[in-house]
Amino acid sequence: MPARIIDGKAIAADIRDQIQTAVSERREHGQSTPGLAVVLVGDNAASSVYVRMKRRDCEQVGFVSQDYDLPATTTQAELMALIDELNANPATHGILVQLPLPESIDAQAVIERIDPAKDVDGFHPQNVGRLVLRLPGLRSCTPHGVMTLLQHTDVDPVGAHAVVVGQSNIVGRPMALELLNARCTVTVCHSRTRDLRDQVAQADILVAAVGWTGFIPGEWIKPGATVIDVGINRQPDGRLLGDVEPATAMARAAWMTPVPGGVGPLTRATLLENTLAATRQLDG
Ligand SMILES: Nc1nc(=O)c2c([nH]1)NC[C@@H]1CN(c3ccc(C(=O)N[C@@H](CCC(=O)O)C(=O)O)cc3)C=[N+]21
Ligand SMILES: [Mg+2]
Repeated sequence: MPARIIDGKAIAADIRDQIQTAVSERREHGQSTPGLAVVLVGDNAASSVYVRMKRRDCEQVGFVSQDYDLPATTTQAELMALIDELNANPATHGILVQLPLPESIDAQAVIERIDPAKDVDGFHPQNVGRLVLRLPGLRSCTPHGVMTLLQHTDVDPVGAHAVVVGQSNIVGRPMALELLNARCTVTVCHSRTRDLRDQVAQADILVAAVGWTGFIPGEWIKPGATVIDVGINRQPDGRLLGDVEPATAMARAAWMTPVPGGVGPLTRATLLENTLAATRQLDG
């Protein structure tokens, strides 16, 4: 039997419906409308597409989308000044600075300038530290969204062997912590891992976040595993492919996310959840 598809698109649509309802209820009760500032610097083509999708998501659920499109020549000081202004603006509940930033800008300094209470990406060291310590805080959207996807399967994470391939600050590291917090036994693999195949073969839950088309052959996957493919690799012909070879993996896995339509839609839906949560923390 081929794997059951974890339908990220449908799950994300349900989340947006729930958020839309919560926003209308806030309005009926005279409470504030969530405001998300989406800051784009420069003209990276992929970034423009993603930012447009995020702004459309905001409008759909009734958030105020505060759009900042800055030229590639924006200085560090100018961007820092904008962050200060957004930190101080009571109508702004979430701040997202789209990455990557131009080379001339110190992205880490920008991330650390954002008020952790408005850091809906969950990238600020304070929020990452809170995740490490299992304290409530804003949790990075892609790993948090993956945990939501797992909740839509019949897989019990407790005691399961989870293998994360990739160790980035944005996905691999927080993903490993999310899985640990859910009481998985976690292995993190990366480009220097020896015998990657043997590690992957141990995975009850495999999360692939390498950014390399078809990096993980389907034959490596343990029969009955849950496969979460975070890869979104744009092909020259415009198609999107994941980090896992889909056809062979589908034949072995019990559950699998498609690309597109798996993790990506949850990343965006979780951004909306985080913005609503930030609004409640800030305004009640
Ligand atoms: N500060 C910051 N926060 C981010 O969360 C962030 C970022 N910068 N920079 C870029 C990456 C990438 N990212 C995606 C989100 C949704 C989809 C998504 O919705 N993908 C759809 C397909 C979209 C398409 O067709 O291109 C899917 O997988 O089905 C993809 C990628 C967020 N990122
Ligand atoms: Mg995806």
